[in-house]
Amino acid sequence: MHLGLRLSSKQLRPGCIYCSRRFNTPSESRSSSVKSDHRTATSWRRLCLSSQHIATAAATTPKVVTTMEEDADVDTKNSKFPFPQVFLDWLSQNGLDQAIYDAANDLPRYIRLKPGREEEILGIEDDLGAKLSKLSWLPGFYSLPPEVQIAGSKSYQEGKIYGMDAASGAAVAALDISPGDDVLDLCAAPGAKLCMLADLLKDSGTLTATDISQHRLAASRTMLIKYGLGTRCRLFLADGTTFSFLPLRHRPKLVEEKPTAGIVEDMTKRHGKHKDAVYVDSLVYGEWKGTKTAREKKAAKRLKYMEDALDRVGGRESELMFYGKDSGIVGMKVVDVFRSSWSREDEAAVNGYDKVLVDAECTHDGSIKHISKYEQWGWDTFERRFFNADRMTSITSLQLQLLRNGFRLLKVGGTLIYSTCSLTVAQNEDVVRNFLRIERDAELREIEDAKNWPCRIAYDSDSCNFRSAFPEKLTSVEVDIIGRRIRV
Ligand SMILES: C[S@@+](CC[C@H](N)C(=O)[O-])C[C@H]1O[C@@H](n2cnc3c(N)ncnc32)[C@H](O)[C@@H]1O
Repeated sequence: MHLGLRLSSKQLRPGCIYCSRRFNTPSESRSSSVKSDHRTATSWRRLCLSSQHIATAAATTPKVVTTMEEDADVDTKNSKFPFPQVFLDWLSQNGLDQAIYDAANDLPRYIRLKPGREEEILGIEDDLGAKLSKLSWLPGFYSLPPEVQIAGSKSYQEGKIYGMDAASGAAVAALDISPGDDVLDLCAAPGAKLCMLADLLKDSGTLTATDISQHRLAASRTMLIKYGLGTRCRLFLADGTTFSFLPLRHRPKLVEEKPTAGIVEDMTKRHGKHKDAVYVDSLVYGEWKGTKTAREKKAAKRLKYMEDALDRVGGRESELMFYGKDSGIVGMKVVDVFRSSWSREDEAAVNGYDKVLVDAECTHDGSIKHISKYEQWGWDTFERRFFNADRMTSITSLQLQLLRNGFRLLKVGGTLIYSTCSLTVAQNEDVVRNFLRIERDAELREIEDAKNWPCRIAYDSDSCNFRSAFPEKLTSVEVDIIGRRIRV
């Protein structure tokens, strides 16, 4: 049955996470009949949000317009995987069907072709031993049969293809990158989306990325180098909830060439007199080099000391792990680079990023193939990693903080996409709802490109979900939820 709905935001009641159905009471939303309706939804849901100044937000609050097919009831089935009970309980509490993971081995693989390699498709097919099927709705992406191994192939090793899921690609496509954009990727590692962003920007704009995990961010750096990207990129080992560096080219003009006595004094006061403190006003970034001579290592150590010290003065922990030759860093004094983080809050509205991607840390329950791999790695390991009690209790608040900080760094007129690879309402719709309640100048916006995506979309005033119409084609290693917001 097709369902056409048009609701104003005032009429909204809690809604089903998979379809446009609205519930009369919270208990109805938890009822087993509702859950079983959607048991096989290996779906892909995306949140779309945008922001506007509050004055225009009132006039443009989106109405719900959905056209959806209702799902047939599906019998409940146990998964073929011997999941830990704690995971089964958690799935059930979140209205998710354990059987969705059974499809893991049947799901297609996806690759993204390095732009400019289109002529080499036949050779790549030969190398992979499989035919590539072009995705009509996502430029540069191809699907492959599930059994094809990508990582060991020559095409992958030579940087002609990326192993990247279509859902991840859609999250980036939704950002609608334009040449010259200043882009921030707030949870960037290991860097699949980062590379796509760099490919889309080509030789224009700037790309800034952060992640809190050093080894994962190092993997992103390796990827950028492998694929010959990153000349305009800066990678910061940083906490995305507090990161505050604006794009470099919009850095406010420095009034002083040298650090103020106050900064040096503050450093020595906090960290004791350090023999390298004198370098604070003389250290300048040269070209970034992966390997260093002993002399360069010594200089790098001093540089690291300075960065740490300067950053602590600014009250934030972050480290510059990589910068490209056209990122604006080369030739800058350390102190000046780090001073750019001490801008006034309202500067971001004018000099912030055009596009922000918040691909937030999550429970990864939507990474169907990934979860199935614990069959080899061990379900004990899965339980330990997945159900770390601290992580489970703090994840949604971390997501909200990441989203809020991403928004803080977005300029007026910019766009933000929020995505996760979780299927739960708590980590997606609820995070966005909470965010919209706090950020009064934020508003959901439709993702134009998504009209052509093979999924069904429900927009309402405080969230939107995307559901794959063709799960067998789309169900993916990663299930993303996207938020877009625009300040105008
Ligand atoms: C879903 S993964 C990102 C995947 C990545 N966007 C890609 O396409 O390859 C989430 C990332 O968030 C990072 N993370 C977790 N907490 C963070 C924080 N407070 N600040 C920044 N990054 C964080 C994790 O280290 C992890 O790499």
